[in-house]
Amino acid sequence: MDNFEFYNPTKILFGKGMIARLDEQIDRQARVLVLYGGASAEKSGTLGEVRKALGQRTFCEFGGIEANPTYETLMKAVEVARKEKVDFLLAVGGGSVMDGTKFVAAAVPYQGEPWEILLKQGETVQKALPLGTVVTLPATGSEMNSIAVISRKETGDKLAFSNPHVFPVFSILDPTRTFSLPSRQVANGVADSFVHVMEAYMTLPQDAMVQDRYAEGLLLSLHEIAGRITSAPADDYDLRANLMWVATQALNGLIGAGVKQDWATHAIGHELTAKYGIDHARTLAIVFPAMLKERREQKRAKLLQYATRVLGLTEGTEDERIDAAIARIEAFFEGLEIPVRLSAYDIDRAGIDPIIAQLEEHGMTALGEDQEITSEISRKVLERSL
Ligand SMILES: NC(=O)c1ccc[n+]([C@@H]2O[C@H](COP(=O)([O-])OP(=O)(O)OC[C@H]3O[C@@H](n4cnc5c(N)ncnc54)[C@H](O)[C@@H]3O)[C@@H](O)[C@H]2O)c1
Repeated sequence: MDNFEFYNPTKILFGKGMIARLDEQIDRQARVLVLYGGASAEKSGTLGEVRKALGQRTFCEFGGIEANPTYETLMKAVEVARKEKVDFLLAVGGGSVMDGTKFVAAAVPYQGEPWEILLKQGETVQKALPLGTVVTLPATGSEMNSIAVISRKETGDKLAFSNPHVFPVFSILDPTRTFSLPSRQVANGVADSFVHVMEAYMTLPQDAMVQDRYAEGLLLSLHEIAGRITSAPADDYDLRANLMWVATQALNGLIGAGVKQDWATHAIGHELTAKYGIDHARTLAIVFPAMLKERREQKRAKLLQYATRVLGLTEGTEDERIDAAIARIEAFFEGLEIPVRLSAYDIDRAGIDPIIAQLEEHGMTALGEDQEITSEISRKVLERSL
């Protein structure tokens, strides 16, 4: 196991009715900016519940943060936060609103042009406004990590940054607030969480027993959830609660501590979203199985471990078990009605070139657990997913 430092200061308030506890989490004197996305937060009643819980506090609102939040929109929120002299940010939404809020938190006190935060991957952030979240979509784990992914319309970039100053102070996870999600977003959440676990796990054996068993527990849970969620009623509280808690644990830093990780699927997926507008989770379903096919020798031992411990595959030769494991992963996505091929989005071989060009422009040419995934290998991965 590698040396590691683990730090996660986010307090979690989990369960039905927990939004009412907002009042105790934010200083009574704080000037709060509530950030949200589209109409869903209003329609579902979540915003109303938040406003009520904020009580007599001074707060203002900024709505309209889009899916794949853009720098252009978020800079307007930065202006509002500066003008209103707010000292606390409250995100109400999914990963896009939470990520956007993290960017605003870092950008408000930033000396210089805030896009630099993304270009330097968060290294130049010295401070940030404190923030909390009320989660409406279980998927990204943004509620309990220090990562944000921001797009820029003008340039077609989609870049990530990370900095400990943007960990949420608290996150409220009320599974009933996910009942209004369209089934497509629920499926996306399952797929995104699955790949988050996989990118920490599906590398090479490192004798990290706790990380491996913990990841396998999350994967087993996700397989079970995926098998039930498409036919379950939207208000199946326990199922939604399980999904919500898995999604948070999938990317809160624990399973990735002390082990080599492989975020190549995310790096390529971000470029697919930036170029073709495909939902984040759906890009992962295209890239991840193809990545396993291309890197099966490097990932051989872990593929076999997953096949045995998670899927219970014990029959056949090693290669047959690996083939079966990859086929089961494709079936996992397809069972969620998420395609695993670029052709489902009418993207052919010619559509791969701009993705490779973007990866090169963003310096994403040494990806994977051993930094061996060059842009040539990324091209082969995408060709396998045609
Ligand atoms: N910070 C991280 O660690 C991290 C990890 C993975 C992905 N991301 C990023 O997060 C973004 C995706 O976030 P996401 O998958 O949570 O989706 P999202 O936040 O983009 O939301 C998707 C859609 O669902 C709607 N929605 C949200 N909650 C709803 C509800 N309860 N009822 C009805 N509609 C609702 C939103 O309005 C939006 O239209 C991408 O930009 C991705 O790159 C961040």
